[in-house]
Amino acid sequence: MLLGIITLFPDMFNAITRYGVVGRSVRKGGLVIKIWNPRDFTYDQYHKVDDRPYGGGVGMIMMIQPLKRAINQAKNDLGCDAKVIYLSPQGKRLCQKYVYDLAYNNQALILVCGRYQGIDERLIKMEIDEEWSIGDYVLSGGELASMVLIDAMARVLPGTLKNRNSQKSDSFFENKLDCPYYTRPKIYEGMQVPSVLLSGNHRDINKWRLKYALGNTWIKRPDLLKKIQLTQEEQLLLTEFKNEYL
Ligand SMILES: CCN(CC)Cc1ccc(CNC(=O)c2csc3nc[nH]c(=O)c23)cc1
Repeated sequence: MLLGIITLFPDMFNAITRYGVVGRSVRKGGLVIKIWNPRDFTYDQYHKVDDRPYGGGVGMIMMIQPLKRAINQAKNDLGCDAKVIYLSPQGKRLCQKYVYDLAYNNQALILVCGRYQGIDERLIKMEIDEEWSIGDYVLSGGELASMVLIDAMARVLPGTLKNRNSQKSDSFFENKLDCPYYTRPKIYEGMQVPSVLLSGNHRDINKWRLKYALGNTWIKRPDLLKKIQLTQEEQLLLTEFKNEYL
């Protein structure tokens, strides 16, 4: 997948291009990330990229021209059918199913990261195909949101995660939270690991994990439970969990 990033802070993206599954995917070439800085597309001596908003108000707005030139350069380099996404507080709220859609339905994406109070509306009208937000809280710019999107897409792209089932087990893939996990030591300050996990009986272990994933979801994110149709077995397990819990 080809990713073009338009940002005033290119170095921020070292945080994902150098580490972890994204870093590996970039090194292996599964993910190609190219970055353009609008400041490099200014011709005035101060390399101006922002200006005061017409009509007054706090903060500054990113100007059209440097962004437009940077986006055009990215389109030329990545191919003109690249979809242009603007990360913005006004955007559609990102969740796992949209991560899949974006990762699987686009050969190339250009991610425009805003700073200050945002960008000139005319640039949005002219150049932006889709606006996306990562949640209802206020960040300082679009860079962290872009990195969240890139990390989530990299995990679902073929060849990124070693064992495919870890993607399958990414619980948001099935609208369920994870079950509890344990590792050595077997006993810590008197607290034991549930014995079924030490039994080696994988049928019982999977059953226990499904029961506690459902129980966890019922306790911590009941809203997710409303979205899924539980199987007969899952309903039984959840009832068992509730009876033990209450
Ligand atoms: C809340 C929007 N605006 C109110 C006047 C101001 C504003 C705040 C923060 C920003 C910078 N944020 C992003 O660029 C951003 C890009 S994606 C995103 N997702 C969640 N929250 C976010 O703040 C963002 C831009 C405008």
